[in-house]
Amino acid sequence: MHITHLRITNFRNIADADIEPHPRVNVFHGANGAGKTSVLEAVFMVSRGKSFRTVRSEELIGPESGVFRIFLGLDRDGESHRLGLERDGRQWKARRDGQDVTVLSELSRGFPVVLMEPNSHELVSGSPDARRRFLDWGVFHVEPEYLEWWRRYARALKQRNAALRGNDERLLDGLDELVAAAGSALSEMRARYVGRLDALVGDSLQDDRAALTDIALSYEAGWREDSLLEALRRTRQRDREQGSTSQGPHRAEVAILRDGQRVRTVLSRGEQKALAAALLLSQARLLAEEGQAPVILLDDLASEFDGPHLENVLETAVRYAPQVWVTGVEPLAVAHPHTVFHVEHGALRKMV
Ligand SMILES: Nc1ncnc2c1ncn2[C@@H]1O[C@H](COP(=O)(O)OP(=O)(O)OP(=O)(O)O)[C@@H](O)[C@H]1O
Repeated sequence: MHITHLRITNFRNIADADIEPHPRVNVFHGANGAGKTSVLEAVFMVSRGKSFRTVRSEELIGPESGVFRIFLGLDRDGESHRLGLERDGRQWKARRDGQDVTVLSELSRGFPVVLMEPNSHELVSGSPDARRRFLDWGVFHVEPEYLEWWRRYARALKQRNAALRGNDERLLDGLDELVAAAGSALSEMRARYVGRLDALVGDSLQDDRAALTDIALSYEAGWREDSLLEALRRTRQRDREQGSTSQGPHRAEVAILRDGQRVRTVLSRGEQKALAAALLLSQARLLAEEGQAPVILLDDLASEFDGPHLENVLETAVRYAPQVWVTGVEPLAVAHPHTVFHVEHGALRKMV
C-alpha cells in the first residue's frame, strides 16, 4: 500500500499543497518552521484520526478559514482508494471512497502508518500508558476482533467503577465477570503480540552498544493472580475505598528487560531513541508479515541519529515499508528511487 496523492488545505502553515508522492521514498527538506513536520502530521492524522503534536484540533486549522482538509489517494494492491478528513469549526468529517465514515478507526483500518519523530524515545522512557497505546494500535491491526474486545472491556470497566460507589454486590459480581472475560481476551492477544515483537526487536536494533544487547520485551498483564476474576474479587474492597479498579489490562506494562532487569530509565537518551526506533520498525515488520505493510514517516531523522544509525533506520524502514517519507533541514541522500520536495513557508515544490 502506498500514497499516490496528497492534498492539504489550510492545515497549520500549509495553505494549499497538492503532491503526487513517489511510491518508494519521499524526502522533504527545508528550513526550521517551513512546514515539513506538518506534511507528515497531515498523513498521520488521516491514519490515526488525531495529531501526534496536539490534542487541541483548533491549533491545526490554518489562517485562511475555519476549515482544514486533508485528502489522500491510496494504492492498495493495484486498487485505488480515497480517504478524506476535515475539521470544520468543532466538527470532524471523514470520508472513505466517497462514503461518510462515522468512526475514525474505520479510516485507520487498511491504512496503517508508523511514525518516528523526535519525541519517540518517550515510548521507552515515558509512562506505561505510552507503551499500552503503542501495543493497542499494533494489536488492532493484526487481530480483527481486538477493537470489539477493547470496547467491551472499556464499557465493563466504566460500569464496574460506577458500581463500586454503590452497595449492590450482585451487580458487582456480574460486572467482575464481564471485566474479567473481556480483560482476559485482550490480554491474550496483547501477550501474543508482545511475544512476536520480542522476537523481532533485536534484529531491528542491529546495534552493538553494550546497553542494547539482549534486550527482551515482556508483557505484564496488570494483575498477579492466576485469573483476572480472582484478582478483581480479592481487591473489591480496596477498589471500593479508592473508587476505581486497580487490577486489569488498563494497568498492563510492556516491560523492557536486560538480564531480567528493567532498563527503560537506565538507558541514555540516544539508547532510548535507538530502542524506540527498533520497537517501531519491529511493529512495521510485523504488519508487513501480516500483509499490511505500513507507510513509514520519519521526522527529522538526521537530527536524531548519527551516520551509521541513521542509515540503519532508513534501510530497515525501506525494507519493511513500501513507502517511506522522511524530513530534514538538509536533503537526505537516499540510495533508493525517490522524489525530493522542497518545503518553504508551507509551500511544497517537487525537485527531482
Ligand atoms: N494553525 C497554524 N496556522 C498557521 N501556522 C501554523 C499553525 N500551526 C503551526 N504553524 C506554523 O507552521 C510552521 C510549520 O511548522 P512545522 O513544525 O511543520 O515545521 P518544520 O519544517 O517541521 O520545522 P522544524 O525543522 O523546525 O521541525 C511553524 O512556523 C509554525 O509556527
